[in-house]
Amino acid sequence: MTSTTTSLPIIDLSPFLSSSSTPESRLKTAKELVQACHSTGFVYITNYGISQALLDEAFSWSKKFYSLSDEEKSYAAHPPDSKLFRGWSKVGHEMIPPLEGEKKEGVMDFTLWHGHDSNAAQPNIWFPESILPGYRDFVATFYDQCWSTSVPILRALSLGLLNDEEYLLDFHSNLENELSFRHYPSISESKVRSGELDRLGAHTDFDSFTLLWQDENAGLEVKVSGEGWKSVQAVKGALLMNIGDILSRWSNDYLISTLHRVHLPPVDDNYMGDENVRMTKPRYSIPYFVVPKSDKVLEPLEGYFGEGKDKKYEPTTYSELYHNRVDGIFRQDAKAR
Ligand SMILES: O=C(O)CCC(=O)C(=O)O
Ligand SMILES: [Fe+2]
Repeated sequence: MTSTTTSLPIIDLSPFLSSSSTPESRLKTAKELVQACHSTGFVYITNYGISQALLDEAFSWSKKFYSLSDEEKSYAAHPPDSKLFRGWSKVGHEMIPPLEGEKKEGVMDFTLWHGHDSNAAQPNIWFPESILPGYRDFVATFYDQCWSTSVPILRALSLGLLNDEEYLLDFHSNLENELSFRHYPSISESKVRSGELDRLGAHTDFDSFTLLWQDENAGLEVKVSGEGWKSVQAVKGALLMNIGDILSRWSNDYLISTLHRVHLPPVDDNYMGDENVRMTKPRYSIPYFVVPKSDKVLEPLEGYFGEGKDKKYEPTTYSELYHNRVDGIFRQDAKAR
């Protein structure tokens, strides 16, 4: 059954980008953002400081990369024995570990991962400059821009949660976040409907929060409590932001890390081919995952436990949590479709 579309809260971030904003307007935005992250975990953000022209350029570089031959793309191939999110994963190389009740075989997903070039612990994998001159420079610029957008979001979350704009910011930096260019190739509608294949299996993100841009070929769905899977489409001028497991855990489950997947689009225009053998149109998306500094100790935030609320989680670090989580994502036995 095709899911219906859901409407998500829209937060105007401009008070956090303008130097002339008042403390009242910042607090109001911060409270609205935190409330949205508490109730739905997914929210649209407008006026966040990235131009449409830069986004168009990002999608255009992604399309240029995926138009290369497999041989050319392979220069940046994710090494089969690596657990780092770097390089290009061909179809079937990455799989979301099965979730109870949500398992789908044969997840289809092309991904190209990048981090910060100065992150020596997680080195980038670049193809030769001659293959796509200018690509590497663009990615560095765009990666920095994503961080520039994450800073006001961190400030807003921190102010809304703790009445302190700096607190969460101190736990994050530009060094360990991850940017990904994703390409979901055309796939048979009936095979997805029957459960034989899916595009990106149901999961929660494992970061503090994610920024996500998607093209017009819908497919993203979120699981809305009590309602089931609902489609979430791109809104021009807005980025989609969602809370990941880390901020959820950190806030003692006050903010929610919502289950989501990439499945079938609800819109006829997003398909091609004959009625009986309809195929989805190829889809592109760009997530940027904001993670805490790997060695900082994360303790449930003050005010979110006590007075009748249990402290549900022990102090830990992102690197400890991360190691358990990545097992099973990269497959050595990737099968082509
Ligand atoms: O491609 C999308 O729209 C969603 C991607 C996603 O959920 C992820 O990479 O974690
Ligand atoms: Fe995700």
